[in-house]
Amino acid sequence: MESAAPVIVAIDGPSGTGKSSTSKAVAAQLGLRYLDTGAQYRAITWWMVTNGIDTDDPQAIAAAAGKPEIVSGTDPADPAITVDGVDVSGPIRTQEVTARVSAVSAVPEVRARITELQRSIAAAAEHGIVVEGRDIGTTVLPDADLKIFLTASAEARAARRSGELKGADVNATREALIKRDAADSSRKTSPLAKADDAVEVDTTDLTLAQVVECVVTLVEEKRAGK
Ligand SMILES: Nc1ncnc2c1ncn2[C@@H]1O[C@H](COP(=O)(O)OP(=O)(O)O)[C@@H](O)[C@H]1O
Ligand SMILES: Nc1ccn([C@@H]2O[C@H](COP(=O)(O)OP(=O)(O)O)[C@@H](O)[C@H]2O)c(=O)n1
Repeated sequence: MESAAPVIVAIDGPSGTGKSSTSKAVAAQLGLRYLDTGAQYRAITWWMVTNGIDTDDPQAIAAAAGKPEIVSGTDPADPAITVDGVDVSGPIRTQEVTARVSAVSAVPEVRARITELQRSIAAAAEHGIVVEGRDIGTTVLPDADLKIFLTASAEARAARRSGELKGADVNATREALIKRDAADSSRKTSPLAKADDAVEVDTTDLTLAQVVECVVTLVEEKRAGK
């Protein structure tokens, strides 16, 4: 018999390892909600840039961290995100936001605010949720039922990302990814890290369908109490 208990799945890893695509597909297949926490950090960064806050000044970022109202949709088929009621799903993906997001997300006041938001969204998911990010298994939801840590070679990740950004140079994309990973992994507050009890999946030589199948199987095993 299928269990009705909500299931919480944490999927972490560096950029381009397949977190968003895997999480959305797993959530859709299993009837769970979905939360893209990177989009929330991008949204607060977009607000800082738009409002003229110096993103190289942690004190200025900390002072403004409570101002924007960020609302995340949790439908895996339509993961909306708004800031003060404005749909920012497009603007949060610009190169400018991507280049500044690590500095903004390293500020403890920003992390405290966004982490609280993430926990309340996860707690409200009746049937469960797939939450993807950098510190979900370690900090945000340390009691998650299943923790996955996705990895892939820098070459594979850069090829995937530059495939998305039309005309982007693979080498420049690779360097930018490596720089962002280093910043995210070395910050003091809640860095990008694999939780001790996370299952590591190297996606370099796997198709997206294979990764999804692997994670769905792991969730089903958890639900069956194995
Ligand atoms: N296993 C895979 N093999 C090939 N391409 C993949 C795989 N997983 C994801 N992708 C593609 O790589 C790109 C980045 O994936 P995404 O899910 O956004 O990664 P992340 O959320 O970790 O940054 C997307 O275009 C996606 O379709
Ligand atoms: N849980 C999270 C998720 C993202 N982030 C930050 O947000 C940035 C953007 O995350 P993302 O998931 O949108 O990045 P991509 O994988 O799409 O490149 C990361 O580089 C981190 O700086 C974080 O600090 N903690």
